[in-house]
Amino acid sequence: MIKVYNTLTRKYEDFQPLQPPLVRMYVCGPTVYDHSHIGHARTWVAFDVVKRYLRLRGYFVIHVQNITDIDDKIINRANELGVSWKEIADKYAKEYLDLMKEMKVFPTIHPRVTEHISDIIEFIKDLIEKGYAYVTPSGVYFDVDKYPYYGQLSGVKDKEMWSQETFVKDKKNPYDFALWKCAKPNEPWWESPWCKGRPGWHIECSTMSSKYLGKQFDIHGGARDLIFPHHENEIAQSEARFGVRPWVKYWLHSGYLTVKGEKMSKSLGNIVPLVDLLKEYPADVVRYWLTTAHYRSELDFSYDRLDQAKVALERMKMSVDKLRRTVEKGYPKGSLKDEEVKAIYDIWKLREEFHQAMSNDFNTPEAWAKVREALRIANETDSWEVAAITLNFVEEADQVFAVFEEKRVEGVEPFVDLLVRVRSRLRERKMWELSDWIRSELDKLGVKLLDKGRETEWRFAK
Ligand SMILES: Nc1ncnc2c1ncn2[C@@H]1O[C@H](COP(=O)(O)OP(=O)(O)OP(=O)(O)O)[C@@H](O)[C@H]1O
Ligand SMILES: [Zn+2]
Repeated sequence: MIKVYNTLTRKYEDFQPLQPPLVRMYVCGPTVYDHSHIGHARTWVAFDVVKRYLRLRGYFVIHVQNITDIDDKIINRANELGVSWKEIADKYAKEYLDLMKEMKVFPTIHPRVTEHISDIIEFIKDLIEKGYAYVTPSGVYFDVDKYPYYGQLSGVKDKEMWSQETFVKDKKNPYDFALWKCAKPNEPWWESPWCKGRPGWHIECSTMSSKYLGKQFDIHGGARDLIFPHHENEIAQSEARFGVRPWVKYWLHSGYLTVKGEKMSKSLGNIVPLVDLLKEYPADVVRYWLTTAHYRSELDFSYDRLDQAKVALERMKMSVDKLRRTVEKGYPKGSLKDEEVKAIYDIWKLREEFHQAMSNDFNTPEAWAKVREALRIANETDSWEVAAITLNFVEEADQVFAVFEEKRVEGVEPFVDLLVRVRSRLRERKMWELSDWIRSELDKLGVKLLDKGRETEWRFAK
């Protein structure tokens, strides 16, 4: 049984989707007014791992991740730069979509707010009809006092603490929030029954999630900065409109990616744009590094840590490629030595433990430890059977981690092998200059070498 930590109940719970084998998951995507940063990537990869693991366990996951392409932040940025809001939104939405592909994160659908304005208007109309929202000259607001369960997700029960959007003057209470904002001069607008304007931030997620996932669904994700007020407001609107409770069964929140202990965030000016980082580190190194921490814990960014991750992943890749070659070139022997039987049993146990770790609220650091240990065991023997079984396990784990994709250049391998053996002979004769030259020339061609004593392992890295 998979257990997940549910922010709503503050407990670990058995994961039982509403309509197995379907799992419906919504993740809050970016507001596209600036570069996506490594903090965003942390949250996307966290929920990608959740999806991939559920899929490995036989579920079919519908994953919706929105793009907020109209918002005050986008309008402000456009005004600062003297360009249209749409230019800004399109530019960063495209960047985000390209980066998601590079990071191997593939939501089922990426709905954009500006393509759902009429659905949002319907949602707000319904809330007004049901008495949960009121119209003012500056826009439409949600009447928090009408909804009895406000504060259930964040655990904040004190009304004093609910204040939000306090710059708005014509709200009934400081904790009411905007569903529809009337446009000020020079602001973008859409027609609505109330005024020419645009949607508030929270209503878009309630609208797009219910449109694609129904009135109730299984998982809602995002980083924990969104618990209050964004997710609290999403719950209030959706439970008010649909009359269901709980609207979402499991609320999962990822921890922050931090810089010197502070959340990486555009507003704090400490971001590392993902587009820049990926020029220096391949996406699989970034994925690996992000998954070496549990998704709910904080993870502090540093180039040193990424460098260490790069070295560690490179070593694992070497081992995996070696296993692939052993399996491909060799064959089963029909009988096993005692130590092989033991190694196979140990690896089978590690696979079990990998699943236990992943089933325990997606404990990726623990799961990685099992993979590394299996590779260590396999490295100590030339046994075909041990290699085959380890490879089986690693490839299963990689359905979650997605970092060990095999890269091959057909027909070239025997020649690379020959060059590597020539280099080994040069090293035996202590002809270091020439052997180093072969290494660096091969490196330029995308072949990475790893010397282990007298042996040299190699793999295609690009
Ligand atoms: N430092 C971070 N660590 C982990 N997740 C983050 C971080 N910053 C943002 N996220 C998550 O990324 C997703 C997209 O966020 P969004 O574009 O709303 O970010 P933002 O809060 O506007 O960014 P910023 O904080 O940089 O201004 C959300 O699910 C958000 O919770
Ligand atoms: Zn959202």
